[in-house]
Amino acid sequence: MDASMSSHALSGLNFSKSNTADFTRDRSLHACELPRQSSWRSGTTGRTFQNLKLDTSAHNRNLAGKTFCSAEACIHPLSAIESPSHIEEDKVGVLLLNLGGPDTLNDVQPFLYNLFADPDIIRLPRLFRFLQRPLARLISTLRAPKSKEGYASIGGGSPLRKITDEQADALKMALEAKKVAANVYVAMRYWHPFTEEAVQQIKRDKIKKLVVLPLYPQYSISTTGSSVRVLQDLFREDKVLSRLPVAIIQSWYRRGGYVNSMADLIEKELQRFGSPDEVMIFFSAHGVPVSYVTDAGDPYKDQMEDCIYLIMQELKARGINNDHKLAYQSRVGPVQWLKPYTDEVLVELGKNGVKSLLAVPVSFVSEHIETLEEIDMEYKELALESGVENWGRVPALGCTSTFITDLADAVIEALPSAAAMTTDTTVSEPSSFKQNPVGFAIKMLLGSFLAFIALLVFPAFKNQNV
Ligand SMILES: C=CC1=C(C)c2cc3[nH]c(cc4nc(cc5[nH]c(cc1n2)c(C)c5CCC(=O)O)C(CCC(=O)O)=C4C)c(C)c3C=C
Ligand SMILES: [Fe+2]
Repeated sequence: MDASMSSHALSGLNFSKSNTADFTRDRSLHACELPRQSSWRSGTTGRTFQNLKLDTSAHNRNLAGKTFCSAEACIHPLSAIESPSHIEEDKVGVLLLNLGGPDTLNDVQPFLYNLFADPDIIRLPRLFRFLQRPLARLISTLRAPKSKEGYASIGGGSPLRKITDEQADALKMALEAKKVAANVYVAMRYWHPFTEEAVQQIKRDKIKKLVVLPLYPQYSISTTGSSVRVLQDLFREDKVLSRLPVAIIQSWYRRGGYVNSMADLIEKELQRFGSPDEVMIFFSAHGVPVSYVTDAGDPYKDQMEDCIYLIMQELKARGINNDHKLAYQSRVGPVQWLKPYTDEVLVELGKNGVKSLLAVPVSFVSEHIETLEEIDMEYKELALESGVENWGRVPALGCTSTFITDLADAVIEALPSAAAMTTDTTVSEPSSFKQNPVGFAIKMLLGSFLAFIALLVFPAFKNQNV
């Protein structure tokens, strides 16, 4: 059993944190390998939602090895270890968070609009927030033709919804096999079924305990962070939901089930090469702008490096000692993204005489446009042009049974930390439009104009690949 999961409880105004694991790189320093004492279970800490960013930077410190995890943040999920067949009496819901993707080519522009309108994707200074939507409209319109080409080349839409639904069904069955009857819901951030739709269904189904499970192994402000922020807003505004006990699993890349499943896939794909030992294992992760890490404390980069370390350790334990490399793909816009960039590294490796390469997508657990188009088509072509002769790619985990079974364990382990709700209610902030419709219209007009100027200055949004 690997307790490699951190979960947060979401409750009305209070953000009670019960973090089941923070680790250093050295497995022997596993923070939760501690005496089996109930005192390790944290109580409600009374943190506010705004503290989410502080919580994630705590992850950072832990990964840097300076602290493991604070007593208030650690929970040792012994109850789950000692009673794996724990029977849940309450009506349980599991909410899978994912990005979402356009179902058809007509959906591409509105999908992109939703994505760029997210303040966790384009992070504007507070003073310029009024530009968010006009900018999103402009960037999505300029980007849509290129994006559509990409989606057209993979069959006319994103496979994400179908795969996520299949994962939801598989998870429900895996939970049933472990004697936990649960409804599993899907909440997409930028396309159907939207988070709002899933949350309404949870309410209609009168769910009594909810576990939120992002389908991102590593935490980023731009993925899990953004989805959780939307959830928090929806819960805060609703009397029933604000009382619902919720546990949020923040990241789970350290779980044995995930690490082993990834190692299994890599081991299998290596066997397809003529000389498996000579293959470079090339991890390609979706990038984020550097400022997310340096300014906003996004733990994504640290978690990604830690994740690769763990997978390589597992491979070494199996006698697989191939060289490996991590690079970041899919950058968008004029700012600096995490380096090294996948396209640049591929050219360099080819020039340096690497002949066999196995690409491993590592930031996502289903096939999507960036595996099917960017890696399988663009990067493969670039690598072959640069001198690589043998190319392979590890499939995304999808519904791999060891992986789904482990996710079911993660859910069961998180259940006891679902927090009791507070009875506090807040008056949600009225939107600018409701407050002052004339001022809002002027801002939108001015915003559109400034966004247009910005796009003239930063044409990179139009030209660069995602
Ligand atoms: C861990 C995964 C992801 C991170 C981190 C992430 C950050 C991020 N993404 C963009 C911009 C775009 N992403 C797009 C698609 C897309 N992104 C992810 C995952 C992460 N994004 C996935 C799985 C997908 C594919 C969805 C699908 O339909 O299959 C797109 C659209 C694609 C296009 O061709 O235009 C954009 C744009 C930013 C700016 C960002 C961090 C700030
Ligand atoms: Fe993305």
